Amino acid sequence: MISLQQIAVRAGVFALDDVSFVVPSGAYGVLMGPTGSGKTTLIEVICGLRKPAGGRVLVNDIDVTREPPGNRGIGYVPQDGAMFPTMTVREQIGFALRIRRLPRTEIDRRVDELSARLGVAHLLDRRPAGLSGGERQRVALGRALACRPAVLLLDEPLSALDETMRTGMRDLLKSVQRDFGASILHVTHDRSEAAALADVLFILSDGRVQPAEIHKQ
Ligand SMILES: Nc1ncnc2c1ncn2[C@@H]1O[C@H](COP(=O)(O)OP(=O)(O)OP(=O)(O)O)[C@@H](O)[C@H]1O
Repeated sequence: MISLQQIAVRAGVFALDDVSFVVPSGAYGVLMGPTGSGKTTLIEVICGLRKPAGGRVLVNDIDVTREPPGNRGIGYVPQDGAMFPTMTVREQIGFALRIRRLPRTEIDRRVDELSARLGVAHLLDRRPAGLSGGERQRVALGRALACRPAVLLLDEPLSALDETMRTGMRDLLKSVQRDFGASILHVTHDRSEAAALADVLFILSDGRVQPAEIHKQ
Protein backbone atom coordinates (compact mmCIF):
# COMPACT_ATOMS: atom_id res chain seq x y z
CA MET A 1 0.00 0.00 0.00
CA ILE A 2 1.19 3.50 -0.87
CA SER A 3 -0.62 6.35 0.83
CA LEU A 4 0.02 10.05 0.31
CA GLN A 5 -1.65 12.25 2.92
CA GLN A 6 -1.91 15.98 2.27
CA ILE A 7 1.49 16.20 0.62
CA ALA A 8 2.84 19.71 -0.02
CA VAL A 9 6.02 20.10 -2.07
CA ARG A 10 7.99 22.92 -3.71
CA ALA A 11 10.36 22.66 -6.71
CA GLY A 12 11.56 26.16 -7.64
CA VAL A 13 8.39 28.17 -8.31
CA PHE A 14 6.39 24.98 -8.84
CA ALA A 15 4.23 23.91 -5.88
CA LEU A 16 1.73 21.20 -4.95
CA ASP A 17 -0.20 22.02 -1.79
CA ASP A 18 -2.52 19.20 -0.77
CA VAL A 19 -2.12 15.89 -2.59
CA SER A 20 -3.68 12.72 -1.18
CA PHE A 21 -4.28 9.33 -2.76
CA VAL A 22 -3.93 5.63 -1.97
CA VAL A 23 -2.74 2.67 -4.03
CA PRO A 24 -4.08 -0.39 -2.16
CA SER A 25 -1.83 -3.27 -1.21
CA GLY A 26 -0.73 -5.29 -4.24
CA ALA A 27 -2.59 -3.01 -6.67
CA TYR A 28 -1.26 -1.56 -9.93
CA GLY A 29 -1.72 2.21 -9.71
CA VAL A 30 -1.25 4.47 -12.72
CA LEU A 31 -0.69 8.23 -12.44
CA MET A 32 -1.38 10.36 -15.51
CA GLY A 33 -1.28 14.11 -16.01
CA PRO A 34 -0.08 16.83 -18.36
CA THR A 35 3.62 17.60 -18.84
CA GLY A 36 4.91 19.63 -15.92
CA SER A 37 1.97 18.77 -13.64
CA GLY A 38 4.35 17.31 -11.03
CA LYS A 39 4.25 13.52 -11.54
CA THR A 40 8.01 13.01 -11.25
CA THR A 41 8.12 15.45 -8.32
CA LEU A 42 5.55 13.30 -6.47
CA ILE A 43 7.44 10.08 -7.30
CA GLU A 44 10.59 11.67 -5.85
CA VAL A 45 8.71 12.59 -2.67
CA ILE A 46 7.46 8.99 -2.31
CA CYS A 47 10.91 7.44 -2.73
CA GLY A 48 12.59 10.03 -0.50
CA LEU A 49 14.71 11.90 -3.04
CA ARG A 50 12.70 15.08 -2.45
CA LYS A 51 11.62 16.36 0.95
CA PRO A 52 7.96 17.40 1.21
CA ALA A 53 7.08 20.75 2.83
CA GLY A 54 4.16 19.01 4.57
CA GLY A 55 2.10 15.83 4.74
CA ARG A 56 2.96 12.15 5.11
CA VAL A 57 3.99 9.19 2.97
CA LEU A 58 2.94 5.74 4.22
CA VAL A 59 4.13 2.36 2.91
CA ASN A 60 2.02 -0.55 4.18
CA ASP A 61 0.69 1.69 6.98
CA ILE A 62 4.19 2.71 8.14
CA ASP A 63 5.03 6.42 8.06
CA VAL A 64 8.26 6.66 6.01
CA THR A 65 8.20 10.44 5.50
CA ARG A 66 11.38 10.95 7.49
CA GLU A 67 13.15 7.74 6.43
CA PRO A 68 16.08 7.90 3.99
CA PRO A 69 15.37 6.35 0.54
CA GLY A 70 17.13 3.06 1.34
CA ASN A 71 14.94 2.40 4.40
CA ARG A 72 11.55 2.81 2.75
CA GLY A 73 11.06 -0.60 1.15
CA ILE A 74 10.69 1.11 -2.22
CA GLY A 75 12.18 0.18 -5.59
CA TYR A 76 12.45 3.04 -8.10
CA VAL A 77 12.93 2.90 -11.87
CA PRO A 78 13.66 6.50 -12.93
CA GLN A 79 12.59 7.94 -16.28
CA ASP A 80 15.86 7.27 -18.15
CA GLY A 81 16.69 3.96 -16.43
CA ALA A 82 19.80 5.72 -15.00
CA MET A 83 22.52 3.06 -15.27
CA PHE A 84 25.97 3.28 -13.73
CA PRO A 85 28.10 3.41 -16.92
CA THR A 86 31.09 1.40 -15.69
CA MET A 87 29.19 -1.44 -13.97
CA THR A 88 28.24 -4.71 -15.61
CA VAL A 89 24.59 -5.76 -15.62
CA ARG A 90 25.36 -8.23 -12.80
CA GLU A 91 26.81 -5.38 -10.71
CA GLN A 92 23.89 -3.06 -11.50
CA ILE A 93 21.26 -5.59 -10.40
CA GLY A 94 23.25 -6.55 -7.28
CA PHE A 95 24.10 -2.94 -6.35
CA ALA A 96 21.60 -2.41 -3.51
CA LEU A 97 22.35 -5.88 -2.13
CA ARG A 98 26.08 -5.10 -1.92
CA ILE A 99 25.28 -1.85 -0.07
CA ARG A 100 23.26 -3.93 2.40
CA ARG A 101 26.28 -6.25 2.75
CA LEU A 102 24.45 -9.45 1.84
CA PRO A 103 26.78 -12.45 1.47
CA ARG A 104 28.28 -12.81 -2.00
CA THR A 105 26.62 -16.18 -2.62
CA GLU A 106 23.17 -14.77 -1.72
CA ILE A 107 23.73 -11.77 -4.03
CA ASP A 108 24.73 -14.06 -6.91
CA ARG A 109 21.74 -16.31 -6.25
CA ARG A 110 19.27 -13.42 -6.30
CA VAL A 111 20.84 -11.77 -9.35
CA ASP A 112 20.79 -15.08 -11.27
CA GLU A 113 17.14 -15.72 -10.32
CA LEU A 114 15.98 -12.19 -11.16
CA SER A 115 17.90 -11.90 -14.43
CA ALA A 116 16.42 -15.23 -15.61
CA ARG A 117 12.93 -14.02 -14.62
CA LEU A 118 13.39 -10.73 -16.53
CA GLY A 119 15.06 -12.29 -19.58
CA VAL A 120 18.45 -10.60 -19.16
CA ALA A 121 20.53 -13.58 -17.95
CA HIS A 122 22.55 -13.54 -21.20
CA LEU A 123 23.54 -9.90 -20.58
CA LEU A 124 25.05 -10.21 -17.08
CA ASP A 125 28.65 -9.51 -18.18
CA ARG A 126 27.74 -6.59 -20.46
CA ARG A 127 27.92 -2.87 -19.63
CA PRO A 128 24.98 -0.50 -20.29
CA ALA A 129 26.49 1.26 -23.33
CA GLY A 130 25.72 -1.71 -25.57
CA LEU A 131 22.19 -2.42 -24.36
CA SER A 132 18.98 -1.68 -26.25
CA GLY A 133 16.26 0.50 -24.67
CA GLY A 134 14.21 -2.58 -23.76
CA GLU A 135 17.21 -4.36 -22.25
CA ARG A 136 18.08 -1.29 -20.17
CA GLN A 137 14.53 -1.08 -18.81
CA ARG A 138 14.61 -4.75 -17.81
CA VAL A 139 17.95 -4.29 -16.05
CA ALA A 140 16.66 -1.15 -14.26
CA LEU A 141 13.61 -3.17 -13.18
CA GLY A 142 15.88 -5.94 -11.89
CA ARG A 143 17.92 -3.43 -9.89
CA ALA A 144 14.72 -2.02 -8.34
CA LEU A 145 13.34 -5.51 -7.51
CA ALA A 146 16.55 -6.94 -6.04
CA CYS A 147 15.73 -5.79 -2.49
CA ARG A 148 12.22 -7.29 -2.73
CA PRO A 149 10.49 -3.93 -2.25
CA ALA A 150 6.94 -3.56 -0.93
CA VAL A 151 6.44 -0.73 -3.41
CA LEU A 152 7.66 -0.26 -6.97
CA LEU A 153 7.73 3.21 -8.57
CA LEU A 154 8.00 3.36 -12.37
CA ASP A 155 8.48 6.72 -14.10
CA GLU A 156 7.46 6.36 -17.77
CA PRO A 157 9.15 2.95 -18.08
CA LEU A 158 7.86 2.22 -21.60
CA SER A 159 8.32 5.60 -23.27
CA ALA A 160 11.63 4.77 -24.99
CA LEU A 161 10.43 1.44 -26.41
CA ASP A 162 8.97 0.54 -29.80
CA GLU A 163 5.47 -0.97 -30.06
CA THR A 164 6.58 -4.64 -29.93
CA MET A 165 8.90 -4.14 -26.98
CA ARG A 166 6.25 -2.07 -25.22
CA THR A 167 3.73 -4.92 -25.39
CA GLY A 168 6.32 -7.39 -24.04
CA MET A 169 7.30 -5.04 -21.24
CA ARG A 170 3.62 -4.43 -20.30
CA ASP A 171 3.13 -8.19 -19.94
CA LEU A 172 6.31 -8.40 -17.87
CA LEU A 173 5.17 -5.59 -15.53
CA LYS A 174 1.80 -7.28 -14.94
CA SER A 175 3.54 -10.58 -14.16
CA VAL A 176 5.95 -8.77 -11.81
CA GLN A 177 2.91 -7.39 -9.94
CA ARG A 178 1.49 -10.92 -9.69
CA ASP A 179 4.69 -12.74 -8.75
CA PHE A 180 6.34 -10.19 -6.45
CA GLY A 181 3.19 -8.91 -4.72
CA ALA A 182 4.46 -5.33 -4.76
CA SER A 183 2.14 -2.30 -4.87
CA ILE A 184 3.02 -0.39 -8.03
CA LEU A 185 2.76 3.27 -9.02
CA HIS A 186 3.45 3.80 -12.72
CA VAL A 187 3.62 7.25 -14.34
CA THR A 188 2.62 7.53 -17.99
CA HIS A 189 1.16 9.85 -20.63
CA ASP A 190 -0.24 6.95 -22.64
CA ARG A 191 -3.96 6.20 -22.24
CA SER A 192 -3.83 2.71 -23.74
CA GLU A 193 -0.89 1.83 -21.47
CA ALA A 194 -2.89 3.07 -18.48
CA ALA A 195 -5.98 1.09 -19.55
CA ALA A 196 -3.96 -2.10 -20.04
CA LEU A 197 -2.16 -1.96 -16.72
CA ALA A 198 -4.15 -0.03 -14.12
CA ASP A 199 -6.19 -1.44 -11.25
CA VAL A 200 -6.52 2.14 -10.02
CA LEU A 201 -6.01 5.28 -12.10
CA PHE A 202 -5.29 8.83 -10.89
CA ILE A 203 -5.03 12.09 -12.81
CA LEU A 204 -2.77 14.89 -11.56
CA SER A 205 -3.88 18.22 -12.94
CA ASP A 206 -3.86 21.80 -11.65
CA GLY A 207 -2.27 20.64 -8.41
CA ARG A 208 -4.97 18.04 -7.62
CA VAL A 209 -4.95 14.26 -7.82
CA GLN A 210 -8.34 12.78 -8.69
CA PRO A 211 -9.32 9.13 -9.20
CA ALA A 212 -10.45 8.39 -12.75
CA GLU A 213 -12.39 5.64 -14.51
CA ILE A 214 -10.38 3.00 -16.38
CA HIS A 215 -11.63 2.36 -19.92
CA LYS A 216 -10.45 -1.19 -20.69
CA GLN A 217 -9.92 -1.71 -24.43
N1 LIG B 1 14.78 21.43 -9.23
C1 LIG B 1 13.80 22.17 -9.78
N2 LIG B 1 13.89 23.51 -9.82
C2 LIG B 1 12.90 24.24 -10.39
N3 LIG B 1 11.78 23.73 -10.91
C3 LIG B 1 11.66 22.39 -10.91
C4 LIG B 1 12.66 21.54 -10.34
N4 LIG B 1 12.24 20.26 -10.47
C5 LIG B 1 11.04 20.31 -11.09
N5 LIG B 1 10.69 21.59 -11.35
C6 LIG B 1 9.47 22.05 -12.02
O1 LIG B 1 8.37 21.42 -11.41
C7 LIG B 1 7.34 21.19 -12.39
C8 LIG B 1 6.91 19.73 -12.32
O2 LIG B 1 7.93 18.91 -12.88
P1 LIG B 1 7.79 17.35 -12.99
O3 LIG B 1 9.03 16.82 -13.63
O4 LIG B 1 7.40 16.78 -11.68
O5 LIG B 1 6.55 17.22 -13.99
P2 LIG B 1 6.00 15.92 -14.74
O6 LIG B 1 4.51 15.92 -14.54
O7 LIG B 1 6.74 14.71 -14.31
O8 LIG B 1 6.35 16.28 -16.23
P3 LIG B 1 6.64 15.30 -17.51
O9 LIG B 1 5.35 14.62 -17.81
O10 LIG B 1 7.02 16.28 -18.57
O11 LIG B 1 7.76 14.37 -17.13
C9 LIG B 1 7.91 21.60 -13.72
O12 LIG B 1 7.41 22.89 -14.02
C10 LIG B 1 9.40 21.64 -13.48
O13 LIG B 1 10.03 22.59 -14.30
